[in-house]
Amino acid sequence: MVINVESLGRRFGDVWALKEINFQVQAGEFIGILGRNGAGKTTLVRLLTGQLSPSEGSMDICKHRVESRPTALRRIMGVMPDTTALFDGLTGEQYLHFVGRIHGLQEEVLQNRIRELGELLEIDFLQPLPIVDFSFGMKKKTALSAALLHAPSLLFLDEPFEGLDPVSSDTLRSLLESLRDHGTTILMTSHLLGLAERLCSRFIIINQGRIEADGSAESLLRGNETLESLFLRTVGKAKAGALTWM
Ligand SMILES: Nc1ncnc2c1ncn2[C@@H]1O[C@H](COP(=O)(O)OP(=O)(O)OP(=O)(O)O)[C@@H](O)[C@H]1O
Repeated sequence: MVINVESLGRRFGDVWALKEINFQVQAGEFIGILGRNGAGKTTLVRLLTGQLSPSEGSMDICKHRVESRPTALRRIMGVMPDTTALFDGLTGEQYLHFVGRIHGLQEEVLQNRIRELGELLEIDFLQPLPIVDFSFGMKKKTALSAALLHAPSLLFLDEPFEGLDPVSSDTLRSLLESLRDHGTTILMTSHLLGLAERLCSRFIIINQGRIEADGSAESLLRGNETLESLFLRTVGKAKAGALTWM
């Protein structure tokens, strides 16, 4: 077992963003964490990656308690956060270099990986442009590259497709398929249900801070149901989109 989460809860003030979260993840699973805006997906990723501490319950990754932030976990985990809070004053290459050195990568290996990531994602990390002047999609690609540099076996991706153009999005899909096929364990939040359906082996649907559904497509979908109809059935239907003054 790679991840074991028991009775996990996180409160902000009086509001529980997550409550009574229980699940286990086995090596090689590709889990889609789904839910409406504000459901608690990013909070879950931030908890599991040690960016937030829980209000209750426990989280273990590879038998390490996440809150103790062991170095062993930093080595095996790659994290692409939903925000693109990078070091704004650095160029892409300087930032990735910094991240790679933290992971102890040798200079030549690091240079080769930065070049290969740039070629695959079609972004020139070497250009003398500070990250603050990157487009949103460029920042996402930089964050993704930083998450992959040290070849992690466990990946957390928060809305990785958000802001990517259709070509880059398809490249990322293909890259994730390849990582999945090579046994990387992946937890990904996404609102793109078609992509999630294509990529993930299992879905965890969170609604108002609680897990409403957890299982494979085969175990959750009824008959010819799509992931989108399962999602709507689980968390509620859309409203008619009309405004009284227009
Ligand atoms: N630092 C914080 N302080 C107060 N409330 C917070 C904080 N972080 C998250 N929340 C609240 O926790 C709840 C879950 O937020 P979260 O960002 O996890 O949702 P999400 O499922 O990722 O949503 P989205 O799909 O819109 O990104 C929301 O009600 C949010 O307002």
